[in-house]
Amino acid sequence: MTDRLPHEKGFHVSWDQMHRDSRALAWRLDGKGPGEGGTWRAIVAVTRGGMAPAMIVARELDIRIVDTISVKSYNHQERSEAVVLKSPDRELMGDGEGVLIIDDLVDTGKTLELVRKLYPKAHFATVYAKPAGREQVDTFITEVSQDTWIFFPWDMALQYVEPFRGSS
Ligand SMILES: O=P(O)(O)OC[C@H]1O[C@H](OP(=O)(O)OP(=O)(O)O)[C@H](O)[C@@H]1O
Ligand SMILES: Nc1nc2[nH]cnc2c(=O)[nH]1
Ligand SMILES: [Mg+2]
Repeated sequence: MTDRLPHEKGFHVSWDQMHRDSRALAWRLDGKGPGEGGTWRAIVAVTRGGMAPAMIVARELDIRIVDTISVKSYNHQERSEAVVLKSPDRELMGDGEGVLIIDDLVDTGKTLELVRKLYPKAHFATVYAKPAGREQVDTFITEVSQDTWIFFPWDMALQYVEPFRGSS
């Protein structure tokens, strides 16, 4: 099944903003894990978009064990059924207790819904969240409206724009 999504607005995130928001996410998660002193056992990044914030959170919280889960659900702005292409280490994961699962954003929530079924005790965190997926995420930083498409720095490039008043 493939839906066409109406995105009226664009929310453009720079590398600097991504870094700041990912750090804010790390600080919010600090001390909230089930381990001694509120620590987390490991981080799992939802590839590919979750890898950048996961790296920043791992650095801030001094977490050295980082794995990935690959879930494919979009081709550009068109959504299709979510499928797991690669799973994290089975022994590491268990039911997910003490593991932070990090993604760049939650939109419809379908990606995290699938991951949550696999690891029900994990803690789910994203940098950005849209209302339809908010219930799937335990911790996030910034909410944007459902009709907004978030553009990440790795999807963009600096380019020339014409001056507002063209030269005569
Ligand atoms: O809440 P949902 O509606 O499921 O959408 C959110 C997911 O969509 C994007 O990933 P995408 O599948 O485009 O892959 P990518 O991370 O490799 O770009 C984004 O990085 C989230 O993982
Ligand atoms: N880059 C990007 N990927 C998405 N996947 C689902 N929603 C979005 C979005 O708003 N931006
Ligand atoms: Mg993704």
